[in-house]
Amino acid sequence: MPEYKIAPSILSADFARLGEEVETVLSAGADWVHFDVMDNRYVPNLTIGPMVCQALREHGIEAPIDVHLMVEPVDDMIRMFADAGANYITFHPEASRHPDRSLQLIRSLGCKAGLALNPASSLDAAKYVMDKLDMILLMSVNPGFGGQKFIPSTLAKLREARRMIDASGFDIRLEIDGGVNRDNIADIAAAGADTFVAGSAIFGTADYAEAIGALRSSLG
Ligand SMILES: O=C(CO)[C@H](O)[C@H](O)COP(=O)(O)O
Repeated sequence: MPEYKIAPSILSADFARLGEEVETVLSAGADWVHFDVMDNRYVPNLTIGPMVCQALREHGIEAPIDVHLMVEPVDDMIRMFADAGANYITFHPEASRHPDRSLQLIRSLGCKAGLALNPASSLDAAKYVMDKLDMILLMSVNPGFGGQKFIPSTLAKLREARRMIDASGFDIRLEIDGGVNRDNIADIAAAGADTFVAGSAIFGTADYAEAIGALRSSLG
């Protein structure tokens, strides 16, 4: 069985109490913190930046921080998030003029490198950089907002991505982001995902431990 990771998206957390929210969700059994960065340019929304990532570290958060950059351009933000304590840094290839170079930059700063692909984007963007990837993130909603519905065609894309990863022989995580919940996570895992971002399915409930437990038990 793959080593599954559950990464709650703090996009759906209460930003007025962010440190406490992150502590609570980690004590409730989360593996990673998924950190959504939006710039009102690449996506039509604006969220949080490297200072907030650093503040979480200074607050004592030690869990892996999985930064999803929905910004363009990406290289300055990559440097700032590496300094701020990110572990994974993932960006959208069309937001970088030189995605191969941006992936190398992430690793050169000691972080794990990820490529994020929108629902309508082809897996081809990952094909020639598999050796520089630690993660492929498939968006199963259009980026910009939490609480959207999972796009079903992502299941076929996950299966294709899983075949690509296995054929490559590289150690690459396959992350799914958008509309993941206790009812669809088993199908998503069967299609090949091993890393699950969930925002509203966790932070939208009163009991994070129950919500994470339900996701994990659906994984079998
Ligand atoms: O990247 C995102 C949106 O761009 C969020 O991570 C994603 O939508 C998770 O939220 P939810 O689980 O509520 O769909």
